[in-house]
Amino acid sequence: MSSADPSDEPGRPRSGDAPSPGDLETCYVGPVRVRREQGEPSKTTDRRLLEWVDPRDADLRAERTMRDSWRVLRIQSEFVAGFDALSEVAEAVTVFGSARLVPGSDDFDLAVRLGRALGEAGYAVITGGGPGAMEAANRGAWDAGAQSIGLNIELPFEQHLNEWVDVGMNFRYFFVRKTMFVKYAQAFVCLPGGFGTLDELFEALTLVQTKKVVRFPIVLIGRDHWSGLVGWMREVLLTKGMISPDDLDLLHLVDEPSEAVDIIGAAAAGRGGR
Ligand SMILES: C/C(=C\CNc1ncnc2c1ncn2[C@@H]1O[C@H](COP(=O)(O)O)[C@@H](O)[C@H]1O)CO
Repeated sequence: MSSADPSDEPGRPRSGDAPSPGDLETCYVGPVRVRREQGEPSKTTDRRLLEWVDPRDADLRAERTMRDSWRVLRIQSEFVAGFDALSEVAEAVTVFGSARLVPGSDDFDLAVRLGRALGEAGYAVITGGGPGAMEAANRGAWDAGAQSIGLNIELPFEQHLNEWVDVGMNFRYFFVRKTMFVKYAQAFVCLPGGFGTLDELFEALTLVQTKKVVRFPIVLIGRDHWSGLVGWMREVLLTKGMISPDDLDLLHLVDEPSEAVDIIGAAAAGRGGR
């Protein structure tokens, strides 16, 4: 069999051996929906971009240069698609939180209530478009009749936009997606979450700390989850002089969705909005 034979590609169904649709997993390569066999290894676009190439190999270096030049066009087109899709969004709040929250849990319920409260206050809700807290917040926004936006990301395993999204996009590049989270929102609310949520929280914090975005409240909802981290910032980072006292004021710690809405409303009023 020659390597050009498409049946040589990993996981591709061979003739006479076609899997049923239910046996396949669904993922996205940017906007393209791909069905493939469960657990089939795949490389995301981000991984290809960041892949190490042995600098001692002149051929590999030359190939990388050529591919990276083309990549710039793909990155550009992703920005254009994102700007086009979101240009009509009015006032919006971006909500982050754990992809692993399960329906019926207290935190999932909190996320639904948050999405609903934001929606009822007139905000569109932007999430990562995935499961868990994202699905819950989108569902709350949907219930409130607000615009419910999901900005999904290509991952190496099965993922999909949750069913409560009415404007959705699938991004190839993390950094392009992150730009959209900030550019179209007036505030961030972080629900309980893990590494992904922390990454998004600290990205937002550094943007506000360095005044890349101004009057942009960052609300941490769920004192149980967040107070340990904020305490560590105060006791370690502040004590060592690695942050200033004002930096801690950038974070608002609350328990209830209504408190988050009040903080966001007050910041908008200070900006001259609402
Ligand atoms: C891990 C699982 C699904 C992954 N699917 C995701 N889809 C979209 N966005 C995601 C996904 N996972 C993480 N994110 C982003 O990070 C934040 C949550 O990360 P955490 O580590 O769970 O805290 C979230 O705000 C998204 O923007 C289900 O098994």
